[in-house]
Parts: sequence; C-alpha cells; structure tokens
Amino acid sequence: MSLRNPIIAVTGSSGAGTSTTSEAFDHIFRALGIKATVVEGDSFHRYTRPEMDLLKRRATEEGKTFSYFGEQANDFLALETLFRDFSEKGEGTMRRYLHTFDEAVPYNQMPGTFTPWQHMGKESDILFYEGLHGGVVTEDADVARHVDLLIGMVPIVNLEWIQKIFRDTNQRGHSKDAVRDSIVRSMDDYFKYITPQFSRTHINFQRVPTVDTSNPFSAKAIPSQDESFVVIRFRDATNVDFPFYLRMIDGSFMSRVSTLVVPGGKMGLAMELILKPLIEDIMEKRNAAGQQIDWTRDS
Ligand SMILES: Nc1ncnc2c1ncn2[C@@H]1O[C@H](COP(=O)(O)OP(=O)(O)OP(=O)(O)O)[C@@H](O)[C@H]1O
Ligand SMILES: O=C(CO)[C@H](O)[C@H](O)COP(=O)(O)O
Repeated sequence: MSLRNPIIAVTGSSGAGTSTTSEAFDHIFRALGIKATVVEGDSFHRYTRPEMDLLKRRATEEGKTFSYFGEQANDFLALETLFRDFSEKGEGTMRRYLHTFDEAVPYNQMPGTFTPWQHMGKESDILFYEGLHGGVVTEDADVARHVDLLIGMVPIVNLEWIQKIFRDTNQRGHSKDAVRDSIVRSMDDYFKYITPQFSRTHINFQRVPTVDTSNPFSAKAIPSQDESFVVIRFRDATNVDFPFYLRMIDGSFMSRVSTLVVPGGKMGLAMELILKPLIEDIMEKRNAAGQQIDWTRDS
C-alpha cells in the first residue's frame, strides 16, 4: 500500500464483468480529474493463444488441469512486481493481451498475442487494475498487499457463466463447446485462485438474477440489469453510511448489517455513490503525502 502511488483493483473471474464495470471507475476518475493508468489482468498470462491451446491439449492427455485462472498460466510475480514498482516509484512495466481482431489490428498483430512490454513513466496519479488476480496471494507472490482499494466483481456463478458464454462466443470467436470445456477445465483453479480473493476485498458487488438461469448453457440472453439485484458487501461496515445509500438509491434495502442490496438498474449509481468518496479520500491522502515531501525538500 502506498499513500503517494495508490493502486485500485477490480478483481473477478472470466466474464464476471470487470471490464464492463470499469466504466464506472472511468467516470469517477474523469469527474475527479484523476490520471489513471489502466492495467488489464490478461496481460499477465504467460502464453499466447496458440501456445495455450497446445499446453491445454497436453495437460488433458496427461489428466492434469491447466487453466487461465492458475499460476502455471499467469505470471503472478510479474504482476506483484508491477504493483510494487508502482507503489514505490510510480512507474512499472506492462503490456496488453489482444483478444479480438478489433484489438489486434491497430498493433498489426493477431488476436491471442501480446503487445511488447512497455515502460510506464511517472505520469499517473493512480494505477487501476481490472482482471482475474488483483487480490491473489500464493506462496511466491502477494499481489493483494499492494492494493489500496480492492473491489470484487462476483455475479452468482450461473450468471457469470452466461456472461462468459455470450462474450466468448459473440466477441472472441469461440464455440459454445470450447467455452464449456474451458469452464470445466478451470474449476480446480477457480477454487484455488479466484474465490479466495473475495475474502480479501474491501467491497464485493454480486449480481443476482431474478430470472431463471438454472441451465446457463441454454440461456437465450444475458439477464439485463433490470432482471437482477446487486448484493453489495462491505468488509468493514464501521464507517459505512447505510442510511445515506438507502435514501439515495430507490428500492435498496439492507439484508445484513454489512450488506446493501440495490436493484440491478441502480448498480452504476450505487458504485458511484460508494466508490467516489473512497477514491476522493485516497487522492486527498496522496496529495497530503506529496505536500509533505515537498515541504521536506524546501526546508
Ligand atoms: N452488469 C451487467 N449487466 C449486463 N451484462 C453485463 C454486466 N456485466 C457484464 N455484462 C456482460 O457480460 C460479458 C462479460 O463482461 P466483461 O467482458 O466485462 O467481463 P470480464 O470480467 O472483463 O471478463 P474477462 O476478464 O474474461 O475479460 C459482456 O458481454 C458484458 O456485456
Ligand atoms: O477471459 C479470459 C481470462 O480472463 C480469457 O479466457 C483469456 O484471457 C484468454 O482469452 P482468449 O480466449 O481471447 O484467448
């Protein structure tokens, strides 16, 4: 954690909606005049899509599991290094994983490949991470300890799968069977690396549909915001102004002392009301820390 160079991370499984909900952060950053460097978690995959296909086939033949959720397929140490470098020096090294032709063409590359690693200078106020592993802790790497505000994006699992199936088949060119295989193959790593993160988060946003999602593989569409509620759980509810949220968000209620529930259509508003003051606070502390450093230099 660093007062001077804060890190905010949204962590969630594949298809959870980390990219989609990052728009809410983008609005807040713009409203507060914050310059954020955005890091996508997929940049820390170890392998290109063709390499990964080969390794997955080999693992299946050997009866082993191998998925995008685990440490064999992701360089957690490189991710931790980026977070540590940013919190200590405000800089670091990053790249992008290009999923689609739309993303790949501007780089003159193929989908499923990485851009070259690039150095990021000291031009950002904060580092914003969205992806699979913002709160990961393993024997070798502790990514979570560098994060100042850690948010979990966790639809209930049937909805998560529906979101993944639709996104992967419509935008990333995979077949339904391939997506199903990937979900099955990822299960062990899901329990080992993904779910433990949600006990380290400061706040979890869990979208819960109010329509039947009992067979995610036959769903005709992704349940809409209005066909869902969002369960918002605060790890430390001591200073949370629940009466304010209940007044401001029509149709909201509390289901536990630490848990607010809002209608799905109010998710954006709820995120803004909850996260903006937290980010403002992070920025005030950052600015105060900066002034302290300047004062020391002047004297
Ligand atoms: N709140 C929501 N309401 C409706 N659809 C949603 C919502 N959140 C996400 N989706 C849809 O779910 C799909 C997956 O979302 P998104 O791409 O944001 O997931 P992700 O967590 O970034 O996945 P990955 O890490 O695999 O890139 C997208 O088609 C998106 O439009
Ligand atoms: O969402 C994912 C992990 O977060 C993808 O499964 C992973 O990034 C591989 O992407 P692609 O299937 O486009 O090669």
